[in-house]
Amino acid sequence: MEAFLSPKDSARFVAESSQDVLVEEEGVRRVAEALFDKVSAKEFSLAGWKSLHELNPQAVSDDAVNWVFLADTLNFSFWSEHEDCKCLVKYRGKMYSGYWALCAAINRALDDGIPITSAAYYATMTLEQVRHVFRSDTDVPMPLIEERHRILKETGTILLEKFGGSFVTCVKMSEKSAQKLLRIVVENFPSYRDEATFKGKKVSFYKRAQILVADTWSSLEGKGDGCFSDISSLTIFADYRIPQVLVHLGAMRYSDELMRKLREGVMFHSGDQQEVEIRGCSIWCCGLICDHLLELYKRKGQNMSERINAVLLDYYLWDYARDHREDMKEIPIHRVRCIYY
Ligand SMILES: Nc1nc2c(c(CN[C@H]3C=C[C@H](O)[C@@H]3O)cn2[C@@H]2O[C@H](COP(=O)(O)O)[C@@H](O)[C@H]2O)c(=O)[nH]1
Repeated sequence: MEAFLSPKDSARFVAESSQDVLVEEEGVRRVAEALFDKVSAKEFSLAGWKSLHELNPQAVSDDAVNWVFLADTLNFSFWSEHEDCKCLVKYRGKMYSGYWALCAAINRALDDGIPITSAAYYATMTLEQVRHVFRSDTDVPMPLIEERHRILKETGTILLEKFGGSFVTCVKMSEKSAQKLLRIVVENFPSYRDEATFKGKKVSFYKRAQILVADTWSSLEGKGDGCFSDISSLTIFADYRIPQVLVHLGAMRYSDELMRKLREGVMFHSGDQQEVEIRGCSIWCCGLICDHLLELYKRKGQNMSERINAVLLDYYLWDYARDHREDMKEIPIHRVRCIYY
């Protein structure tokens, strides 16, 4: 059977033949120049994963790795039809939305004594228990709750049967290779197979699998089993926020026809040509931004390959998108209901 192109090769192939999404070389250069002084900031650092995000586990531990595995197994489709009518989770006096609502619900459950990060528990949860753990504090539930229940059962059962119930086993099997861990995840956990066919070729983006490797790296602070020698081989994670911020910053552009559909709130399906173009061009665009950033430092005699990679660029841009919602409201996200991002 023909293998899937890697996310990087998929992105190159999509960007080369994309019709409705364009990577703007001049915009890429401008973004890289604008980020030049940000590289040394905590927002662009591995340490920022903990220091900037109170809901992320702060310890270096097996529990933290299994927390990451649960969070990234459910890390998809938080967008709501109406911005003012969405799932919110209140945790320790603060309201959280989107991805952070998921994390708040996980921590709320743990505080309530529910072992939600244990595969032995989530592999056998009833739908009602899943609804309770991930309940919203508004009357808008978290999207795709039935799918989340199915995926918890599937993923927990596999983790128990093949890996002793802990994602730490997978991390150790990867022998400090990000690509090997990515392969272990995609080969063993079906819900992570974020793949499509584009113009006759099998392409992959592996958004949740790649962010799982990245978050594991961050949670382990890039040390010990998490000292991935090839962490720079990962791409950014093609979700629905990164494309929005790239268009907002002028590094990427949509055709008039695509922009009209996005503004109308047209629902896309995972694997549609325009959806694949948005995701593939986002990955390719960010790869070019990384390359240009590295080049700018190289011209100053500095090798920044340890401080600049797609993971840290992604984290920076995603957090930037979260903090600049209002400025970006003219750029619609692309709407897909799926389990991949
Ligand atoms: N590319 C990229 N996509 C990311 C993340 C994260 C969370 N990662 C955090 C954890 C550690 C890091 O420090 C990050 O702060 C979630 N998502 C995706 O966004 C969407 C949710 O958006 P909203 O509805 O606004 O919450 C949804 O597709 C979700 O899968 C990321 O980092 N990069």
